Amino acid sequence: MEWGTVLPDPADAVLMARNLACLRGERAVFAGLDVSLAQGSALLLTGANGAGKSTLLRILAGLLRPAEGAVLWQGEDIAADPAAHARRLRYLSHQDALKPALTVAENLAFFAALWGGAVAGALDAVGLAPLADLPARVLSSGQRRRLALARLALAPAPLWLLDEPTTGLDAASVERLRPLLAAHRAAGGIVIAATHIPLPLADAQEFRL
Ligand SMILES: Nc1ncnc2c1ncn2[C@@H]1O[C@H](COP(=O)(O)OP(=O)(O)OP(=O)(O)O)[C@@H](O)[C@H]1O
Repeated sequence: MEWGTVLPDPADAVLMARNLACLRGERAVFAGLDVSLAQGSALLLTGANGAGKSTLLRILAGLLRPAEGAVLWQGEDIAADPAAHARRLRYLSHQDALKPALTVAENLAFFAALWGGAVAGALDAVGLAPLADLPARVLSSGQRRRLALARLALAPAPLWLLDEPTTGLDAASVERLRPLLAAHRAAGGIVIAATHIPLPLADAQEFRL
C-alpha cells in the first residue's frame, strides 16, 4: 500500500525521507512515504490515534530504524552519523522527561549545559520564570509541558521534532509558542509537529497519515 508523498521535492530540500516504511510486528504502519522539507518550513502530522505520527517522528529523529528507506539531511543518510543528527535536533516526545526533585531552573540548566543558552530567558519565553525555584514535582501537567518546551528557547538547532507539543497547555501558553516557532523558522529552522489541534504556525503544510 502506498502512503504517498508529503511534499513536492524542493530543489533546496534540507531534510528528505525517501520511500520510508515502518513495520510494527507484522503490520505496516506506513510504507512508500516521502518527505521533503526546505529551510524555514513547517509540517504538521495529523491523523487518527495509531496512524503513525509518533513513529514517523522517531524515525526522523534517528531513534527508530525504518524497515525500508532512509532519512537524509543535506543529502547524507542520518544513520551514517547518528551523533551529528542528535546535535542538530530537538526532539520533544510525549514524555516531559523532568527530574522531579530538581527545581524548574535546575531541570533546564541540565540542557543548557549540553546545548548552551540562558535558563532565565528560556523560562521567561514559556512564562515559567516565577516558578524557577519550585521543585519540578509540584508542577501541573501544563506547567511540566511548558518546562519541556522551554528547551526549544535555549539554543538554536535546525530541526525541531515535536510530538503533541501543546497537550495540556492553556490558550495563553499555546500563543506563547507563536514567536518561538516563528523565530526558529525565520532563522531557517524546520519544525515537524504531530498534533491533533491547530498550532500557532503560519503557512504550515499538513500531512495526514
Ligand atoms: N513498540 C511498539 N511495538 C509494537 N507496535 C507499536 C509500538 N509502538 C507503536 N506501535 C504501533 O504502531 C502504530 C502507530 O503508533 P504511533 O504511536 O506512531 O501512532 P500516533 O499516530 O502517534 O497515535 P496517537 O495519535 O495516539 O499519538 C500503532 O498501531 C501502535 O500500536
